[in-house]
Amino acid sequence: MSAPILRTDSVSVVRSGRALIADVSVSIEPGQHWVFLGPNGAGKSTLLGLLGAHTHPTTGTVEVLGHRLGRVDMRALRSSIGHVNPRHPLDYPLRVREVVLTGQPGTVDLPPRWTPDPEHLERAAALIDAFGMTARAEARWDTLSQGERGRALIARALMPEPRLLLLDEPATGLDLTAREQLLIALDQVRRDHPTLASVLVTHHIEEIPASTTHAILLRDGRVLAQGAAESVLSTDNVSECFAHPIRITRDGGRWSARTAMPV
Ligand SMILES: Nc1ncnc2c1ncn2[C@@H]1O[C@H](COP(=O)(O)OP(=O)(O)OP(=O)(O)O)[C@@H](O)[C@H]1O
Repeated sequence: MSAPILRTDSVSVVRSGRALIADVSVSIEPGQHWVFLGPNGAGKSTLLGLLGAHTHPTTGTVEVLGHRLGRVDMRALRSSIGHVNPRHPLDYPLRVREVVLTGQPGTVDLPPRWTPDPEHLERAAALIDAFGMTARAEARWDTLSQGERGRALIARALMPEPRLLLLDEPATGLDLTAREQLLIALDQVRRDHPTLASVLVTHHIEEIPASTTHAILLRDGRVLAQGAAESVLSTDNVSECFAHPIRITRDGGRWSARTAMPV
């Protein structure tokens, strides 16, 4: 079996005397696509912050791409991870092509003395095309719709050919069409990069891509269930996780949730 892309062992993050996540152990292999699902405040973003080498655990160990956090330059490690943050903090209006190119140096703006190689330009153009953005490649960031931004940010994250892609609520604020286009694009990325591993955080079951292989349900910082998505995302587990009677159905690979009405 190949080495895991990510591994946590009994990891906890404590802030102001409170455990934001407690005793989380997970191992993520190449080709696996995980969803972290749970209600507001469950600890999903805190866990993603550890996996993205943004924070250190209070107790337990985290290994990202074979490196133990605490023994490695976190900045260097972060440059090998594709991180999609829908609240991308872009200060001035770069064009789509430029935003995608910033994925190579891993910066928000284009670095002053950085010139992309021809292969970077070619790769950016191919990714822009793969996400259906060629007609908008020269459009300024502030003129893009939320959906266009979402797709451009995934293209940006894929620029350095990462082995790991982290997506923090990528469908937030998208209308139905934009959400569906984003999920289809994600399924395609996963097909095109069979050894890529990914983690997507959401609190909406309808935002889970069909290509998801594994799931963790989090509540109050603890793992309620983890493993193959098919069995973890069950009516009983999700109802317990959200403390509400929910019926889960799966159709065409996608999941949906509605309140379970008493019969
Ligand atoms: N630095 C901090 N100090 C204290 N509490 C914090 C800190 N950061 C986050 N929290 C709290 O930790 C809990 C978990 O937060 P986290 O953002 O990980 O949850 P989440 O599952 O991603 O929630 P959401 O779905 O609302 O984004 C929340 O109650 C949050 O208020």
